[in-house]
Amino acid sequence: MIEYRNLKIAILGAGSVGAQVASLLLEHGEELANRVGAGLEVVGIAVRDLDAPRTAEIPRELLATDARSLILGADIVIEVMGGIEPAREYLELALTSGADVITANKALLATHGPELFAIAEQVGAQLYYEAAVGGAIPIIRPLRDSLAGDRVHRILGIVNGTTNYILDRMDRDGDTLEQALAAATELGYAEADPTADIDGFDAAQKAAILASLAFHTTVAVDGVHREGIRTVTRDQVVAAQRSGFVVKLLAVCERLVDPETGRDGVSARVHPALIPAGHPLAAVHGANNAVFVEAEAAGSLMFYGAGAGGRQTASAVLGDLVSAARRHVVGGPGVAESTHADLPILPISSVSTRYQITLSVLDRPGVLAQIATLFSEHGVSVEAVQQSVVTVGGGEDEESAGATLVIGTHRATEKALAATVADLAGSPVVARVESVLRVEGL
Ligand SMILES: NC(=O)C1=CN([C@@H]2O[C@H](COP(=O)(O)OP(=O)(O)OC[C@H]3O[C@@H](n4cnc5c(N)ncnc54)[C@H](OP(=O)(O)O)[C@@H]3O)[C@@H](O)[C@H]2O)C=CC1
Ligand SMILES: N[C@@H](CC=O)C(=O)O
Repeated sequence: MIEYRNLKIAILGAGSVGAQVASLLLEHGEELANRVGAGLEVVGIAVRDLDAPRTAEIPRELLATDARSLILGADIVIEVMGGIEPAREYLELALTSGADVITANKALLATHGPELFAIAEQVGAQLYYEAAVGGAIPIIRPLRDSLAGDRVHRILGIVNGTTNYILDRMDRDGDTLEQALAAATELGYAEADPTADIDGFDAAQKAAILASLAFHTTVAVDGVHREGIRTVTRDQVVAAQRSGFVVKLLAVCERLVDPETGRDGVSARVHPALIPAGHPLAAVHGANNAVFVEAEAAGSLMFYGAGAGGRQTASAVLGDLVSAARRHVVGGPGVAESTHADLPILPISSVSTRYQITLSVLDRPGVLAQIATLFSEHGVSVEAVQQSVVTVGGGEDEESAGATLVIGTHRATEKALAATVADLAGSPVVARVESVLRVEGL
């Protein structure tokens, strides 16, 4: 056996991810040491409760409650405890004490990323975060390194496993949102408080990280337009199927020209969207994630795999550990965040896309023409209309009560669409605007 010097590794957290990181590191220590050229010695694992149950066997003597002492004695700190504080404070302590840091904490990066990267740069330390987006999927390194010579135009991502699992159950098993959420919770995909998943907070944090990397700028989570899946109904999913679409919670990050100022900017948004059934993202089932990248020279690329799960996410954390440890052994420039483009974050009103609008209308002559006029008054071009007549009564007394219109538009701005929908809602021939969904991937 080759004798190496040891690098000291502190792990903060032994939950779903941390316990798997520790167990894989202890199990494969010798193999990883050979890959790195140094031993990887786990000096301790910080937890709150020494007696809490663990998902993997961890030697009891490695568990500790004094995170600060572990950090101060480490060459590399792995943060897998989650939350903002004290994780932020611990990472700052680790970086300023000269340790490299690996984190899976998208909530922390989406809110305090810029200040942590600035500290890392100041002290010459490294901050790695492959696990923060897409669990096991390699997406951070491809965006930061492999595509660094290209221009990314757009990213369409399914970046939340829980909501993808829920929408997939509604689509393929006929579940309601409530039934599918109960199943996701049972399987351990959803957070204890599923608001972060259902209302799109988790996906918005990931969108902020992806947009910052892809467009070499800083996108804070507050700059991401966010709508969750709480209002998606089984009826909408069935109607989408009939029109050849699937409903997905998408993170869309785009480089755009601001229609108001003519200047370049960036937009990041998270919302339910219709995807054509033949698009590669439509085939992402269960709790899987996928990130579809459109770049100028590379064309379209898709990164796909397990977006959550302790062991899967541990794979990405350990990949970062090997990179960080190699740099300790062989030196080198490390990685740097590039935010030179400094692009403005555009509001949702600047975005343009296609839409599908479902209306309940009165079944009267001339209704279609009145509605078409309303669209054209706002410069929104209608691509297709499907109509189904709803009747009441039966037999000879059967009378026509109304109709459902499903209207697909060509590309229009959010501003024009919002004005159209407001007028539709106030129109005497429209009984109700049933739903408005954006259509992506066409
Ligand atoms: N789970 C997943 O599939 C994925 C998770 N992530 C990210 O990874 C991180 C960890 O997630 P996960 O493993 O699911 O979280 P868990 O809630 O399962 O585990 C958190 C761990 O951190 C410990 N901890 C929390 N606060 C403190 C504290 N103040 N001091 C010391 N220890 C503390 C807990 O200790 P104790 O056990 O004693 O309570 C626990 O061991 C999060 O940032 C999450 O967003 C990223 C991708 C996927
Ligand atoms: N709750 C998250 C876990 C991983 O980030 C998800 O469902 O994707």
